[in-house]
Amino acid sequence: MPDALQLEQLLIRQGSFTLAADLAVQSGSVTAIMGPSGGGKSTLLGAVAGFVPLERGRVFWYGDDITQSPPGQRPLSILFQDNNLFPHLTIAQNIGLGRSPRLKLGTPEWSEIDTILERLGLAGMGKRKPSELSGGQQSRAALGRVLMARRPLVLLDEPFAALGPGLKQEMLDLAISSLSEAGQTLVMVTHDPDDARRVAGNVIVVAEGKAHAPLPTGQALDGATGPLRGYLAQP
Ligand SMILES: Nc1ncnc2c1ncn2[C@@H]1O[C@H](COP(=O)(O)OP(=O)(O)OP(=O)(O)O)[C@@H](O)[C@H]1O
Repeated sequence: MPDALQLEQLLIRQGSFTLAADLAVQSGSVTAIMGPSGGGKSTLLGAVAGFVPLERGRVFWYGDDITQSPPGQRPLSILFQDNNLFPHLTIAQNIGLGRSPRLKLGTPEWSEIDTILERLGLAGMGKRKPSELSGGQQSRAALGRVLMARRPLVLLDEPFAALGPGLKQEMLDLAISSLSEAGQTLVMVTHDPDDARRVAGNVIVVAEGKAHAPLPTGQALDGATGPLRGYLAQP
């Protein structure tokens, strides 16, 4: 498979913290980012998204240099943990924002939103406000917006970590299956080796100032020799 995302000799500096990355992510793959707390996983996603400035290096998307593109013009969506819903808008409108920031949507788009609501188990809830949904349902709505956006690259920064373990797993599986169905390339931060084993083909290890090139998940997590050994051994 061709490379979708390429990070060429990136250097990120935030105060005394630095992170280097020189790696590529394959088209249509699911890649986990793992490593110790404070290692720079969120910072790396922020650099790809354009929120975190680069000291040097370039970001390519299918060979196009997007290093200077503002965040809104990059071909990606991000799902954060604090989910991203506007409290004064309905769930349907929140999902619609994925397609049009000013909610300029025609009948086909509103019926697309209905289809997404149905698919995410939120049928009939489109007119509710976020506060009228449970935490798990709000996560589904935030995922709905990403589905509606149809961007080819999706960055997941532990969006479901605050949900209980069962729901977290269910939501991650739903997110991965619904997003990868459309051929999207997914990059997700996780602390959970089981999540990585279940859904990710590769792991980018971020530790000690470096984001390493993706390794096959089994190899990265292998207890005896893998690069995450020290980190995974921690309680
Ligand atoms: N705006 C900032 N200015 C200075 N330093 C920052 C800034 N944002 C983050 N950092 C530092 O950058 C480093 C990486 O933080 P980051 O949040 O990317 O790590 P992480 O691997 O995602 O951690 P966690 O697993 O705890 O979420 C940390 O040392 C943090 O203190």
